[in-house]
Amino acid sequence: MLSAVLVSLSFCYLAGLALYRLFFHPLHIYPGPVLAATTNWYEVYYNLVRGGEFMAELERLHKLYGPVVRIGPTKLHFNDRRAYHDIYSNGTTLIKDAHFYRGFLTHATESSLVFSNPQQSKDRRSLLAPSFSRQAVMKLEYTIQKKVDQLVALLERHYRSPESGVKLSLAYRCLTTDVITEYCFANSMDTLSDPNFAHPIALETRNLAKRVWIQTYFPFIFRLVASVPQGFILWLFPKFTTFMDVKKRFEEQIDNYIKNPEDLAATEHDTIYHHLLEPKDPELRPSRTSLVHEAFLLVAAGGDTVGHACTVGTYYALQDNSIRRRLTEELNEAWPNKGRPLSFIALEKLPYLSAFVKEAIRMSIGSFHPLPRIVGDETPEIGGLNIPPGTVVSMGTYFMLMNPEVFSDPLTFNPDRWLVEDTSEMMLDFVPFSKGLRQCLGLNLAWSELYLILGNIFRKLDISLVGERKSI
Ligand code: HEM
Repeated sequence: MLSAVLVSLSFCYLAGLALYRLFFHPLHIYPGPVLAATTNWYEVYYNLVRGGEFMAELERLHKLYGPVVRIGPTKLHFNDRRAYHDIYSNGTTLIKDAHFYRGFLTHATESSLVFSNPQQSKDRRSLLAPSFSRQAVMKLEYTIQKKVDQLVALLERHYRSPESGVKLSLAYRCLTTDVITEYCFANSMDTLSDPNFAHPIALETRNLAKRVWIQTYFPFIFRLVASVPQGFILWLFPKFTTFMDVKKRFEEQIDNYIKNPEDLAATEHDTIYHHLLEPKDPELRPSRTSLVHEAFLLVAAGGDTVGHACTVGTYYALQDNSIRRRLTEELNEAWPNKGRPLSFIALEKLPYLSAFVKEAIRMSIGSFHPLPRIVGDETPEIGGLNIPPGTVVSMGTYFMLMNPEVFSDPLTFNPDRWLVEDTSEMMLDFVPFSKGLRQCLGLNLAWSELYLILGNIFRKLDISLVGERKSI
């Protein structure tokens, strides 16, 4: 009897909630699917069950409903360049949606990318920024070059024939993981040394998409896992070994610097810990947990993104002979002696390589999922609309970088689009690194890596697509 009453009450509550959301909620005036207006499970379904297809669904919804679509009971998604600039230029009255970010990066909740409090973010950025300025990147350029040389040598030595083809997408991820760990911690993971570039970290980052939605929508599972004894977890899920090993590695290094700060003076070059552990204002010094989380975040943010952009650029250059020919001709002419390195500054001056790198970044869409922000009491208009406080708003970078009004024939990889006289309109909407106060902190490092990696690969190696699927 009691259970029947409870079931009826729950049903009445859910029906009432659905009716409220559909007809009385402040967002009821915005178009969108009925299901999305009544439940957040709409997005979960497309990402989790349909394997990350929410972005394709968003594209379909915008075609159907126009530039603003209600994609959840309290969520709006835009496909309007004005709205993008309004949302992401503003870092203080529109803050990051903590619920999404804390799930998306469960193992790095106390890191720069996840902080939603603007002051907390500003404080952390003030400590990290000196490590990622253009000047700092150029000072440590040799660390990137060293790793690129290692990859080029490995490819030359072991993968010269079609029979010994290699998955470059893995090789690039090993390279970028080694670069970021050397650059940030002066302690490279040396994943490049793994035979066939099959280091678990490279494999894991490529497979991350499968796991990331589970942790985003059900973060409690990972918190539960973290509270269970480690041995039991590893027995149950042996794949967690990589994560545990990396965590141990970060913890050991951080503990050592906390206990023996004088060891910082002995590192081969500046690391993030030189700035994080000795801030001018001691109040800003991160906790041990936050240091570990920041290390995880930097490796995740800096490894896969650059590795993916290199993969995309290489693939298109190998697919289209004219792109490849123009790239190599320019490189051969500007860089006659390939035995000596060519600096990032010199590579940056090459017009075709620059156009090619920009196009690789555009086509690789670094952050695929829309980055959600919460409207505050003082948020100005978004795309000309007054949006109620508390609404979660977003616009996927994809819609900016694939906007046919700005990038004609957007699905075609076309470096020539960047070689016209006036690129100012495209540059305004070229936002792979987002914009405003929460723009990518590592963009100088990313640019430098992309020029050095792609420049060296196409100057020094004669590679081609092999295998039936001609993939890399
Ligand atoms: C092609 C390469 C890259 C792309 C496309 C990219 C893209 C982005 C984007 C779109 C954001 C904003 C995320 C958000 O608003 O939630 C971001 C943030 C960030 N990125 Fe990158 N990124 C790249 C490389 C790197 C590298 C190499 C690093 C290395 C340090 C890095 C570190 C960060 C950090 C720390 C943030 C958080 C900034 C903040 O919230 O204050 N990224 N990145």
